[in-house]
Amino acid sequence: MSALSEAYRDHPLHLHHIIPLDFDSVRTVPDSHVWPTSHAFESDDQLSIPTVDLMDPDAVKLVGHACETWGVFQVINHGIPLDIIDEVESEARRLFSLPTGHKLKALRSPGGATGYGLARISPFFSKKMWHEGFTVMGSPVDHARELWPNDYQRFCDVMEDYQKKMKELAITLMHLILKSLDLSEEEISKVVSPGGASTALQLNSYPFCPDPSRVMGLAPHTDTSLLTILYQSTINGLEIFKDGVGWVLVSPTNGSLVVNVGDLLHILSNAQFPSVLHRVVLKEKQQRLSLAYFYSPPTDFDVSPLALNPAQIPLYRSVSVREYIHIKAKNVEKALSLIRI
Ligand SMILES: C=C1C[C@]23C[C@H]1CC[C@H]2[C@@]12CCC[C@@](C)(C(=O)O1)[C@H]2[C@@H]3C(=O)O
Ligand SMILES: O=C(O)CCC(=O)C(=O)O
Ligand SMILES: [Fe+2]
Repeated sequence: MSALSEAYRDHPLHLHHIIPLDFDSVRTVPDSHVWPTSHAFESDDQLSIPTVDLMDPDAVKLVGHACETWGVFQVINHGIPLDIIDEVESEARRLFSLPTGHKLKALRSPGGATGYGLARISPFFSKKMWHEGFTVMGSPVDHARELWPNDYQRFCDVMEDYQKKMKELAITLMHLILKSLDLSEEEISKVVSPGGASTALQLNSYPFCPDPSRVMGLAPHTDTSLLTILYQSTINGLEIFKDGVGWVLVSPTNGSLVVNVGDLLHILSNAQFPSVLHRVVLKEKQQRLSLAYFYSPPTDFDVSPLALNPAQIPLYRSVSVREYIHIKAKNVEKALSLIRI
């Protein structure tokens, strides 16, 4: 078991917060899944988040500016081969197309962090989300065997290869981001060391929905990570919240990846790079898929504001990754304010 799954084990979820609806059999949206605030599901579809070309000689500046002003940007020329992304997507599709009863064989256990189930934030909302997920930390072999006893190797190879590639990209991005904060190579290497990181891959499915405007795909949240690298296939749905503007749609563009600032980078940058609030709404009846890769320091790493000049005061106390996960497991919305000095 990875150290990250252990950190989540101390906060078991109840079964009804793990088991998704039997989406195959629903013809109408049950009351448990109707969100009352559908009038608020409006978004600005004209504005767009910045795009950063990783080959641009000015990438450090561009990435820093995007983190500061938006907390989220798209990357192009990221070096991840598109056929690998396609393979992961197709394996994710193979998994989510299994009948519900079959997917439940790989159900996340109440104290577990990996496998099939609802999003971890589910218990914090009175309505259920129109979502099913599959969480991978390292090798998915145990759950893959439960799903396909004689045919699990391909799934495992594809997921492990993708995580390896995502880790390299996450490290590259972290170097650019921390350089933009004027941290020295020595300081950067303490936060980003190739040997030590906590990572997770989340396959998300927003199944076919007979009445998309009344449901919520993924409720508003910030990610716990330093940064998250997201691939959204071809269907709209991801929205980010921008102060002074409101919800802004992030349309998928061919081959690009979405990078967003998580809470741990918010702390490390002393709120110079705020973690971005985001949600998924269903814009179409059709099933939507996404792949989210979360990158964080090792669970025993102490995160505290870095790169402060003498005039700045730290806004957050030092907190280990493990402790922050525990704080967030109890207070999903207030976690950052609870560690504010
Ligand atoms: C490494 C992570 C990051 C997790 C928990 C764990 C595995 C699954 C991730 C998500 C994925 C869906 C949104 C979120 C909010 C959730 O409910 O589960 C994420 C959460 C976090 O960023 O806190
Ligand atoms: O499906 C998406 O576009 C976003 C998923 C997400 O926010 C997450 O997995 O944390
Ligand atoms: Fe997220």
